[in-house]
Amino acid sequence: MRSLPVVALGRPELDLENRKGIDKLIASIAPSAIINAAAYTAVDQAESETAKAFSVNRDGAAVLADVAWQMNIPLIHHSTDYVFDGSKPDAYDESDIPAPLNAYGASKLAGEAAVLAAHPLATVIRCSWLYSPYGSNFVRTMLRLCETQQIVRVVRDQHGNPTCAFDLAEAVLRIVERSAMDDRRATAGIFHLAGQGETNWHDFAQAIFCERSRRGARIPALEAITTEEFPTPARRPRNSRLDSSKAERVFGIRLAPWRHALRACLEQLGETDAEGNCVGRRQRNSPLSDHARGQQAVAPDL
Ligand SMILES: NC(=O)C1=CN([C@@H]2O[C@H](COP(=O)(O)OP(=O)(O)OC[C@H]3O[C@@H](n4cnc5c(N)ncnc54)[C@H](OP(=O)(O)O)[C@@H]3O)[C@@H](O)[C@H]2O)C=CC1
Ligand SMILES: Cc1cn([C@H]2C[C@H](O)[C@@H](COP(=O)(O)OP(=O)(O)O[C@H]3O[C@@H](C)C(=O)[C@@H](O)[C@H]3O)O2)c(=O)[nH]c1=O
Repeated sequence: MRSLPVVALGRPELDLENRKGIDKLIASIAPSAIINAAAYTAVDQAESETAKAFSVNRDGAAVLADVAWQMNIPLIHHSTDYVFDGSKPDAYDESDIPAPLNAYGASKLAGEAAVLAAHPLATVIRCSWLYSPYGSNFVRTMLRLCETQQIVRVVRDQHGNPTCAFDLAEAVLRIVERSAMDDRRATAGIFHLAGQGETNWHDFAQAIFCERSRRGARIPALEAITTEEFPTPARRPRNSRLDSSKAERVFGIRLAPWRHALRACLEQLGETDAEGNCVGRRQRNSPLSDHARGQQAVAPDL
């Protein structure tokens, strides 16, 4: 893939809750495409900060979509597997009816609708169980618990597809290229895109621990528990597996099997400093450095 110049915007210069001036900021950059990876993602906290979750995930996303539409800029918007209630026995495809169990999922679902209403040619990517060497995510939580706990208890009755943020970022840049070249109606709408293969949170934790132990580091005991044994403010779907075959059909994109991606991520993590800043080779050469930090990335020159 060729390298794309990326402008990463985030707070305070672009605040999805302080929406005045977003149009001028985007106009000053004049990007060829906008990727909105900004969101309120604190799943449990969203139960008590629901208005804020909707303000960022629905209203802020809609304003960005409106600006992009007014300026005729392709938009890739990120959404989540948590729009589903988990009652389907199989993987969810794009024709399945969402029914979120929690406020975060509801705010993201409302965001999808608001984005597509404001920008009918937007591409909405529903992903799941994202992790990377950065920020707050399940992989980093498990590695932190390895340092401090003798025993870690993790739910085994919630199923999904772990997705490495690097893989997703590369796929999104391919989609950006396609939406700049193709009939944009073909790339508009909702697409599921997640790591290949399925697991549950317990087995995901086990795989993380195995990778750590392979490197000779200490690991705690791991206990499988039920959702009821790990009460949280937000309900989570028992099944949020995503069927990514539409993205494969339309874009020719298939993400790596989740175990392979996890190993690559943990190798990368070994190359980060104490603050989680990446000093590894892949990151230094990557065109995705700012995007991978989870901010809105704007690619000005396709
Ligand atoms: N994490 C996951 O497992 C999954 C995430 N997704 C979706 O993928 C996208 C990226 O998620 P992820 O990288 O995990 O999220 P993070 O929470 O790691 O990052 C979200 C980013 O959004 C920024 N942000 C939050 N509020 C605002 C605001 N008001 N204005 C501007 N920027 C803001 C944050 O900025 P700051 O650093 O200033 O707080 C942060 O940089 C989101 O749309 C999320 O819903 C989908 C499926 C799974
Ligand atoms: C830390 C921990 C979590 N769990 C459970 C709680 C929960 O059911 C599951 C995952 O916990 P987390 O809070 O890390 O993950 P969670 O915030 O639910 O992750 C979600 O984030 C949002 C943004 C998404 O869009 C989703 O795709 C999904 O990745 O693991 C344990 O059983 N034991 C533990 O020690």
